[in-house]
Amino acid sequence: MKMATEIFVPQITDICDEGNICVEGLNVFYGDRQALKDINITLPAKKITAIIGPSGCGKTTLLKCFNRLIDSIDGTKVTGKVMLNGEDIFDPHADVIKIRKKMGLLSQRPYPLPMSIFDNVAYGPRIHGIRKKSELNQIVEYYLKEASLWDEVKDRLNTPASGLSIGQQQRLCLARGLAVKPEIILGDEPTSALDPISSAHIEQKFVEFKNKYTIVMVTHILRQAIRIADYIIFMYLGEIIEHGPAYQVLENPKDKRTSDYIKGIIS
Ligand SMILES: Nc1ncnc2c1ncn2[C@@H]1O[C@H](COP(=O)(O)OP(=O)(O)OP(=O)(O)O)[C@@H](O)[C@H]1O
Repeated sequence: MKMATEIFVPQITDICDEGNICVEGLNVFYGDRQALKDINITLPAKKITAIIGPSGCGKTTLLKCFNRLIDSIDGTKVTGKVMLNGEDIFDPHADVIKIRKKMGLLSQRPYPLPMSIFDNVAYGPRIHGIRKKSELNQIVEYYLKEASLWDEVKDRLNTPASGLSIGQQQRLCLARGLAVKPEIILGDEPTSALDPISSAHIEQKFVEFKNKYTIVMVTHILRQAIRIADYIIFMYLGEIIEHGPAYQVLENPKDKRTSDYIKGIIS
């Protein structure tokens, strides 16, 4: 189907020119407990960066800083900067809604909204003022196709999203996230609850998307990192121990803690 208006199709020019996420001296505390310690790193635009490391090392905390979901946890304190396109997203004057609009999030478990498949995808565009049914129809079709879900749901768009399988729900959440035209896709172990075929769908989508979006993904699945990541960050006890091109970190780690983790000694 040909799109009547180009505006809803993510064009390269829609996406930020620089797009790198630059983390400078970032510290996060949950109460007295420090979860991130002086994180300094640049995550490259339009690449897949995988964050790996043992349980509790701070991967999800780092991800939650990027969309400022960290703000919603009581008792947290954040110091340092996360720069995106010249703006510090932790600046007290930063527009949190605008920041979150730039970030699509895929969680471990899909959380479709309690509404129809159609309305899930139309939700964001409606909030941004799109009301015309014909326009919404095009948007919903476009993004369901982007998420490789259209063929499976086109005949039941008005049925509840809860009726989809978990793997389909995750792709629906992907379509919903894409429909607000993010610059960055954050994945917090986005395939951990999925069967192998559904996982492969998401991985394949991430690889296809990386020319359009900056993708940052927490994963415990080293094989997944090997398959799809361009860059890898290895964290341990709240610090970044090592980062770099995936092949370098995985095949030739410089730090013993990284190699022990890769060999399965630290888990
Ligand atoms: N809401 C919270 N309140 C207090 N401490 C927290 C909270 N969330 C996380 N932490 C602590 O912060 C540290 C980092 O947690 P985080 O969830 O970022 O680790 P992770 O590497 O993502 O772990 P996992 O791989 O198990 O998901 C851990 O010690 C954790 O117990």
